[in-house]
Amino acid sequence: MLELSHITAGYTPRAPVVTDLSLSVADGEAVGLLGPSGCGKSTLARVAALLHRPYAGDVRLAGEPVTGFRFRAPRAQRTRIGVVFQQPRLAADPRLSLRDLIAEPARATGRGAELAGRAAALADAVGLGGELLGRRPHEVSDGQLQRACLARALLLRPRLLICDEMTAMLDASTTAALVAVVEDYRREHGAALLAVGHDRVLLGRWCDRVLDFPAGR
Ligand SMILES: Nc1ncnc2c1ncn2[C@@H]1O[C@H](COP(=O)(O)OP(=O)(O)OP(=O)(O)O)[C@@H](O)[C@H]1O
Repeated sequence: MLELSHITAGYTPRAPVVTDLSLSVADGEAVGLLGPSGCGKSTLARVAALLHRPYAGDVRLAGEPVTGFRFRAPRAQRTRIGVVFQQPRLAADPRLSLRDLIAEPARATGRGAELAGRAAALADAVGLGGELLGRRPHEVSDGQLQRACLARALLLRPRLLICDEMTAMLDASTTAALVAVVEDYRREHGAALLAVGHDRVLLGRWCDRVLDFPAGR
């Protein structure tokens, strides 16, 4: 589903934070990527999500080479990937209600009406309902906002879900609830998962295999 080959990436070409790293996730497989803070996990996750252009290396999705990143990423490839970040407040438009936030990818692709029922079902699946859905990000907790971000990531039924420290800011019960939603989604749709984090126990429970981010590479 995802093949990263010899990726070198970062924020200045003279000192990349990821060097010559290769990793693959098979269709339907769950892979954990473990490493200490600052080692480059998020940078690699952003490359895999087509949000950050690497300096070198190739990315393939379902066997197809990725030809562009960020706004140049082909829509057909971008919509195959759902992403949830560590900090929901940086990933959520503060002007949108949670209801509109969840439906955002559908409206962006002109499928708002068609997917309204699916958006409502996902809101329910992540435990959001009633009056909460009318609130905006600053009126809800981090956990409630992250629930909405997960529902949004699943709306277009991605074949690959990338969770970058999705539960790092959350308490144990919200963590368990969101992990269960991802597991149910994967069971139902056979989607692959790349989960980035620093909690070996959680990743071990969640993933088919866990890779240690190679130090210095
Ligand atoms: N936008 C940026 N501009 C410059 N440097 C950055 C930027 N984002 C991250 N970095 C640096 O790149 C390195 C890797 O950061 P990254 O966020 O990928 O690490 P991480 O392993 O995900 O860390 P954490 O677990 O703390 O989220 C760090 O040294 C960080 O300071």
